[in-house]
Amino acid sequence: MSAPLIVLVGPMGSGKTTVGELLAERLGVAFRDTDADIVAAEGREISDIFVDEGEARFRELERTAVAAAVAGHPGVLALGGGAVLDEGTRGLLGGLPVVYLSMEVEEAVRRVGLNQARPLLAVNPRRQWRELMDARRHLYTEVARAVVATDDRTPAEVADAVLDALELKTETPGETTPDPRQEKQ
Ligand SMILES: Nc1ncnc2c1ncn2[C@@H]1O[C@H](COP(=O)(O)OP(=O)(O)O)[C@@H](O)[C@H]1O
Ligand SMILES: O=C(O)C1=C[C@@H](OP(=O)(O)O)[C@@H](O)[C@H](O)C1
Ligand SMILES: [Mg+2]
Repeated sequence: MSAPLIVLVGPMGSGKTTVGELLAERLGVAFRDTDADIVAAEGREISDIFVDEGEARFRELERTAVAAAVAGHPGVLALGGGAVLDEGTRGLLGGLPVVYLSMEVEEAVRRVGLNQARPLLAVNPRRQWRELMDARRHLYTEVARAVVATDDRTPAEVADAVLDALELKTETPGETTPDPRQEKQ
């Protein structure tokens, strides 16, 4: 099995899931999200896993999910925002086309502030988000081949920027790639 074509990392709300789905559609490949894989495997919501067994156990489940996906998913893969915290998970990302979707705090609070489905932002989203980014920013940068800013961009615009950053092309049906010899004439 081949490795993913694109792996998206970045903080909660940066659009990994939304943009990942769009990218998969554009490229005509499958989409996979490790959060969804964990929920399916455990039969429980992420917030319940955090409450029942704690964040450390969630990171173990996440490492297992990332290992399975990088080994057997030749499509677009979105990780959870905290996946990069785990050294073993970071090790699984070496050599892959990883893109860091970045954004500023005000945009993050607008998108996912006080969201109960994301237990790490449930109380004071602005302060918690800043603390998370202080601990994680360098890890996103470390694993990523490219950084794409998402502020003031629609998900479709972010998807375009990801394809540009990785120099991946999509073919619109009916559209043909111009012959470079003709362009020169
Ligand atoms: N570029 C964007 N502009 C505006 N809203 C966005 C953008 N990307 C994602 N969103 C919204 O932000 C929320 C979180 O998006 P999601 O894809 O779940 O992020 P992540 O998977 O990175 O946590 C969703 O409500 C989604 O519709
Ligand atoms: O940043 C984090 O630690 C988390 C991000 C979430 O995924 P998204 O980034 O897709 O929201 C999810 O994995 C869990 O709530 C923990
Ligand atoms: Mg997500």
